[in-house]
Amino acid sequence: MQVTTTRITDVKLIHPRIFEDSRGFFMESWNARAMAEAGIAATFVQDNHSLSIMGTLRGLHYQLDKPQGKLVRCTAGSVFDVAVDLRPESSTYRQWAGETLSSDNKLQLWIPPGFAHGFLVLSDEAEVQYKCTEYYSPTSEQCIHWADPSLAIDWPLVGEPLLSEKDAEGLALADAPPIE
Ligand SMILES: Cc1cn([C@H]2C[C@H](O)[C@@H](COP(=O)(O)OP(=O)(O)O[C@H]3O[C@H](C)C(=O)[C@H](O)[C@H]3O)O2)c(=O)[nH]c1=O
Repeated sequence: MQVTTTRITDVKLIHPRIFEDSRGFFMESWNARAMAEAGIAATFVQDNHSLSIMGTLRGLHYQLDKPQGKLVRCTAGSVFDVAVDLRPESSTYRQWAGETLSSDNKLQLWIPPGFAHGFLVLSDEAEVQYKCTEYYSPTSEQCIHWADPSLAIDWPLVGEPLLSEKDAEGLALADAPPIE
């Protein structure tokens, strides 16, 4: 397993070791010891799994009172996965990092607590599975608008995305409470 940084130092791209043979492939999708050795010490309490059709954009979501760290991977299709730094002390506060995750590249994105998260589906369908360090806390959930001009995320988007009602009414970045 190799770990590289993204444009935001604490957001890591994980390159798992893939064992391919005539049957197909095998990979360890989570190994606490290997990740700790790579500097990612996380305890997960919840696994999430969503399926979305092409053009769906989920996000940019975060939880205020129980900030979640997330280990994200795409197990079918491909997505452009984005993390937004909401830690006021960070040198990359209110900046974003994005990576393409797919069932082909098998890359994983480690997004520590303190970030908003979202993704855009690039394939006909995409399944995204991610481990979370905190439980779902709907009462403290926040949503930042995906097209906020001060964020200016470079979504590889053609036309308009498919959004939930909640996501269509996301906050301006300037109004989004930071994660202290
Ligand atoms: C997130 C979540 C949702 N739900 C229920 C609540 C709703 O009835 C239904 C759909 O929820 P929502 O529309 O918020 O799902 P997403 O738009 O995929 O939200 C996620 O999108 C971005 C990408 C994230 O990183 C977050 O994990 C999460 O906010 O699942 C639960 O029961 N548990 C949960 O942890």
